[in-house]
Amino acid sequence: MQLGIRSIKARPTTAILPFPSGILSLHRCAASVHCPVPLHRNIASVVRSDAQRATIYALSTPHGKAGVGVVRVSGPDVVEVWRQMVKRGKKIGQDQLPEPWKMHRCDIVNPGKGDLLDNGMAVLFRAPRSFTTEDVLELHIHSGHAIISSVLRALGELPFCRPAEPGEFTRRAFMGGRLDLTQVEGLKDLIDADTESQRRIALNAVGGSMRERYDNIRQEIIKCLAFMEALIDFGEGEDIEDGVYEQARQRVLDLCTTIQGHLHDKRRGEIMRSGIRLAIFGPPNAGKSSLLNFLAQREAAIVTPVPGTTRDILELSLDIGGLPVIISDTAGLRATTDLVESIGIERARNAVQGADISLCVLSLSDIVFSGKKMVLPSSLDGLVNENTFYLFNKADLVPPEHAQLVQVRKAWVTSLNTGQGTTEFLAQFSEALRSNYDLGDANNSQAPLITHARHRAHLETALDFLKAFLETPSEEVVLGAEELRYAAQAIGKVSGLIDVEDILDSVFRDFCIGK
Ligand SMILES: Nc1nc2c(ncn2[C@@H]2O[C@H](COP(=O)(O)OP(=O)(O)OP(=O)(O)O)[C@@H](O)[C@H]2O)c(=O)[nH]1
Ligand SMILES: [K+]
Ligand SMILES: [Mg+2]
Repeated sequence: MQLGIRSIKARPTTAILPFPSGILSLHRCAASVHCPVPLHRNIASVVRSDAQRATIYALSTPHGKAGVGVVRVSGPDVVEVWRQMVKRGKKIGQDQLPEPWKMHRCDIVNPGKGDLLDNGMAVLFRAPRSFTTEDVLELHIHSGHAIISSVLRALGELPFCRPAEPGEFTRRAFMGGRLDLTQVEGLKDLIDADTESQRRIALNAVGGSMRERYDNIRQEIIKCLAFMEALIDFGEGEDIEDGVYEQARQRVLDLCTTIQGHLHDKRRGEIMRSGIRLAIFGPPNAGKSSLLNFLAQREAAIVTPVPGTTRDILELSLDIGGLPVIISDTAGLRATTDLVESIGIERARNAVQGADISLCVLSLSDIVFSGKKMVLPSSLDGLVNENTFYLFNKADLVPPEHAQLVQVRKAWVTSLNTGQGTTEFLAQFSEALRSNYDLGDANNSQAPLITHARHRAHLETALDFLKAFLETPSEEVVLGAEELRYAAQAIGKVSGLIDVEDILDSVFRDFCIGK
C-alpha cells in the first residue's frame, strides 16, 4: 500500500513530461513533450510489480439482514481464496478455474476444514479487467450477521489475507490506473448523492468526462510548451517557421479565458455537492417558520402568533425539485432590547449574508406603501439586494387588489394558511434555483468542472503560472517554458497524475470499508 503511493511520489516530473525538472533538461526534442502514454499506465506497472501487496477482503454491502450481501476480495492470492473456499459440485477448488466474469452457483466453505458456511454465488474477475485492476473475487452470500461473520472470519484465517482499510478497493483502482482522482471523488459523491442533480454531476465525474476535460486543458498547455521547446532548441527564423511564439501566446491567452470562465461559475459544482444554502428571513410573524414547515411537510419549527417565536437558527436539508437545499429558518428581524432575541437576530443576519440564496418573507397585511412604492422595514437594510427572492405571505388577510400592488422581481404571493399560491411558488422557486445554478439539462460540456475546493485551488494555481508566462519577456524562452510546465503540473494534480500523496489521504479518508 504505502509502497504503491511512494511509487507515484518517485516519478513526479516524468508524470507530467518525459524529462526531469531543471532548465537544462528542457533542451530536448520538442516532440517528446507530447506525452502519449497516460501516466496511469505507468503507475499500474509499478504497482503490479509490488510483490508485497496483500490480498484484502471486506463486506461491500451494508451490515444487516437482507437477501444478499457481497464480500469482495482483491489481490494476488484471490485464485487461492477461490480454491480453498469456493466449492462447485463435489470438490473444493477444482483444478480447472471457473470461467471468469461469470456468476457460478457454489457453496462457500471453511478453508482447511471444508465445513459449509453458506451457499450462494461467486464470480471471479481476472486482472486487469476488474474494479481494482487486480484479481477480484465476489462472494454473493445471504446477508445475516452470523453468515457474514463466519465468512469474514474464514477469510481472516488465510495467512495471505487481511481486512481492507476504508476506501482501499478504490485506492487500488486508482493506483492501478482504473480511476483518476476526479473519478474517485465522483464515486464517493455518487454513493453519497441524495438528490437527482447530485447523482447526475457525480455520474459525470465517475464516467471520466471530467477527467477528459482536465486532460484537454493540460494537453493544450503541453502543446504550448512544445512550441517553446522548439524555440529553445532551434530559435525562431532558423529551422522553424515564424510566429511560433505568437501562436503559443495566443493559445495561452485562450486558455486563461477558459479557466477564468470555470473559476467564475458561481461555485455551482461545489454548491451542488454540499447543498444550496438557503436563508429564510424577514420581520417577525411574517410566516417564516410556517414556510419552513410547508417545505419540510412537517412541524419542524414552532409556529405561534407571538412575534419573536424563533430565536435560534433551525437548519434542515431538503430535496427541492431534485436540488439539495440546506434551509435555515431564522429569528424575525426587528429592533429589540431582549438579549436572547438580539443574539438570534445577529445570527439571522450572519446566516443571510453567508447564504447562497436568500428568501425574504413578508406579511402582506404589514406592507407599507408610499404612493405605489413598497417600503421595506429598516431592519432589512443591508440584507436585501437584487438577488433576493420574496414571498409575500398572508394573502388571505388582504383584498386581492392589494397583492397586485407588489411589483418586485422574483416574488410570489401566498397564503401559507389557506395554501393559496403555494403550488406555483414551489414550482417556480425550484425552477429559479435550477436556472440560477444552470442545471437546465446538464450535458457533459455544461456540467460544472469544479466540484471540489481542491479543483478550484489547482485551477487558480495553473492560471497564475499561465499569467506569469504571458508576463515573461518573449526573449526569455526558457523561463517562459518553466511557467508553462508548472501550469501543466497544477492541472495534473486535479487528476492525481503527480505529487498527490497528501491529496490522496484527504480524498480517501471519507470512504467506508468495502468501497
Ligand atoms: N392569516 C394567516 N396567518 C398566517 C399565514 N402564515 C402564517 N400565519 C400565522 O402567522 C403567525 C406567525 O407565523 P410564524 O410562522 O411563526 O412566523 P415567523 O415569521 O416564523 O415568526 P417569528 O419566528 O416570530 O419571527 C402564526 O400564527 C401563523 O399561523 C397566512 O398565510 N395567513
Ligand atoms: K411567530
Ligand atoms: Mg419563526
